[in-house]
Amino acid sequence: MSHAPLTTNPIFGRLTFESLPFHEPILIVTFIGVVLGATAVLGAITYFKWWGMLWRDWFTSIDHKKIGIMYMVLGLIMFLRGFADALMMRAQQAIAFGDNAGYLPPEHYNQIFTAHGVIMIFFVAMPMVTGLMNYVVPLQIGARDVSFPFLNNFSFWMTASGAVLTMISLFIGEYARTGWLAFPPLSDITASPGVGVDYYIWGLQIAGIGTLLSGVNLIATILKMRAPGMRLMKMPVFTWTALATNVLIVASFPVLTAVLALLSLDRYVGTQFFTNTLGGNPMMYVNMIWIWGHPEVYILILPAFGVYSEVVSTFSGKRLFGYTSMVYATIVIAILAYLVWLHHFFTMGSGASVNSFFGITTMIISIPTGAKMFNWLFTMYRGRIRFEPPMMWALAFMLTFVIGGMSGVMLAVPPADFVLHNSLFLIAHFHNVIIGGVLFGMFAAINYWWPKAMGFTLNKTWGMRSFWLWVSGFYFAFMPLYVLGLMGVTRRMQHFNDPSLQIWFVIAAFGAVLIAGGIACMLIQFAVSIRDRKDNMDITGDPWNGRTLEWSTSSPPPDYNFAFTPVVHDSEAWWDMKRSGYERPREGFQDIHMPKNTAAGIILAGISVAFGFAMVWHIWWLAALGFVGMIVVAIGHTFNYDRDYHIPAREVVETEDARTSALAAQG
Ligand code: HEA
Ligand code: HEM
Ligand SMILES: [Cu+2]
Repeated sequence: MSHAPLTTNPIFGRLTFESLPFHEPILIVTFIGVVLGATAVLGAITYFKWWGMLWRDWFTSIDHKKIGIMYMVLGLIMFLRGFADALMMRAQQAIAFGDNAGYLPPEHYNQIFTAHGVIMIFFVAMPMVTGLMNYVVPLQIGARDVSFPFLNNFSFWMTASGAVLTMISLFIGEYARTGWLAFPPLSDITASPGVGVDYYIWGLQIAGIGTLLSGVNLIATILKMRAPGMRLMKMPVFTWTALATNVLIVASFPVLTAVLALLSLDRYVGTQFFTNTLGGNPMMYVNMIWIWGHPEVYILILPAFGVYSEVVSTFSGKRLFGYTSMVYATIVIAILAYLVWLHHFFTMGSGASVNSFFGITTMIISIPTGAKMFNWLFTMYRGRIRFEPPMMWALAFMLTFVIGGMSGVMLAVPPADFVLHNSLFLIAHFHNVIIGGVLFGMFAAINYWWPKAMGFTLNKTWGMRSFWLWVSGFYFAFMPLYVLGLMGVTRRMQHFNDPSLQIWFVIAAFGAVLIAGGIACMLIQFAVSIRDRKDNMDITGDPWNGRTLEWSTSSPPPDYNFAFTPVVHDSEAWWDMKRSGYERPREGFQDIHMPKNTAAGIILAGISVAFGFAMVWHIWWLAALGFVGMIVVAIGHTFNYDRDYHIPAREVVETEDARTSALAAQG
């Protein structure tokens, strides 16, 4: 891990024995841990003979439900990695005062915060949000799958490939030390000659293809596959937020792709897009990355808002207050997401009028967001509230997010931002909205839709333990950062001189330990619920007395989701059906036309990992081979005409009859 330019050879490019971290004890221990863990998992899969099942039923599956679950699993696994990074940072900052240099040298520490930020945003929050939309949207709109099922599988594997490439950087070479947005000139080839920034670029480019294609897919699905009668203004609110988010994805990810492509040209072929010396301009990078980066944070929060809307109305036993205003607030937030990006660099000298424009547009976002808050409150007002785990997460969100949103509004005031920019106040702001908004939303969603996906409910006791540890841990971990930020402490520090600050960092570290406890309880919650699944089966398919269509089918839903396409009359279609005495059809079933699994997606993604790795290390022959390989496989796949099959009516009858008798046995 030296700063000298790497030498290259024709076969291995820049890759040498030196690239392996033999001199880094922390990495060696981690490596041994990962190898042992992986051996245990792979051994267990082999022992139980699960490989065939995993390959046939999961990896090659084009079923949106399975793909959605795989995204969630990817997000949860990567969360453990991202959180391990967070613990390391919290430990370092709690001890590195005065003479104590801590245990992480600066070049290592810088990689950790960069990897933490990138992993949490791209490989935790994005997969979870995408996975959730994948799982829920087709069921909510009464569809059998997404518009392009194969593309969906391909998108997932591309996202996973990006994560794999990023994980490889932990053990072969290094990761970027630039911060999660890799601004030049720090990320250009002179300041960062190593492979770290290249891992960053190719990990994000590969994952970005997946995200973009999945955005196209979900937009097409929502626009074209809705059940008859479901006009746009009768769509469930979660589906609305999913639509807005995917429009944001399709409109912003190409900008990320472009800016990273330009950075690659600067690094690989010596163009000067982002250098001052040779006619380029680093501010172009800063503008472009935030034109993607700001909408990105609303890409994450909007579906979480959708989750809260579903959860609050279900657990209050009431129709969502202000459906129409909820929809318009979503649309307005999505539009405003494009008019505020400059608030991330008020301090870069655009002048007072430009700063005022962007400051004011930013503050205006509080209005639709506040409208949503009040709608949720009015939904709860005089409701019969059930304090189940999903609702608890929603309540914690409402309290926490208001604080994070308010600190955002403070940052939106340019003169205040001149003081607070790049301070720990900013770090506190965004963890406050991301954890209190996005993560709590995902946890509400997992507790809410788990019974639908798995066929049994989650254990409540462990869920509540996890909840209380997480929420209190969050406040301990991040409230001190507001204080430190107001005292002027900046972000990305590896060491401090002023001993009076230490106590706040110790409190923050304590908070992270509480969060670790919350995570542990959540994992135990999953394990205990799986162990006791026979006792908490969800036979009805509607364990919460739900309101939208996904609760009308069985848990888990059959491959075809709905034996008959439902007909919709209300934005709460299932509630409406229950109220008007709906009877499940028992006969008249027909063959159902379904898409067929294919391995093309995982093969393409596997090759893309090799391609990305080769580009990082300048192994040109492998890069060329990988590139040609991807094109050959993609074209080859177009000759695969064996893409669909029919579930015979007889099988549908069997499945539906089984459900009828299960329901009868229960009721
Ligand atoms: C999910 C993620 C998320 C969300 C939802 C938000 C939401 C908001 N953000 Fe935040 N933000 C980030 C993630 C997010 N942000 C990240 C990751 C960064 C930094 C990245 C980096 O530099 O590394 C950042 C940085 C950031 C900055 C740049 C600061 C700087 O670099 O110096 C600013 C400045 O304006 C800002 C403002 C806001 C505002 C005004 C909102 C608003 O949307 C909040 C609106 C909500 C409310 C206000 C609360 C509810 C409303 C009411 C109860 C109604 C009444 C309220 C009023 C009338 C005020 N954010
Ligand atoms: C779960 C508990 C978490 C803890 C304890 C934690 C802790 C931290 C710490 C200590 C930093 C470095 C702050 C500094 O610059 O001094 C950081 C940065 C960051 N975190 Fe987290 N974090 C957590 C969760 C998350 C989540 C869920 C996300 C996003 C989904 C996230 C996104 C980021 C980003 C983008 C950065 C900035 C990285 C950079 O400076 O380049 N974090 N976090
Ligand atoms: Cu922003």
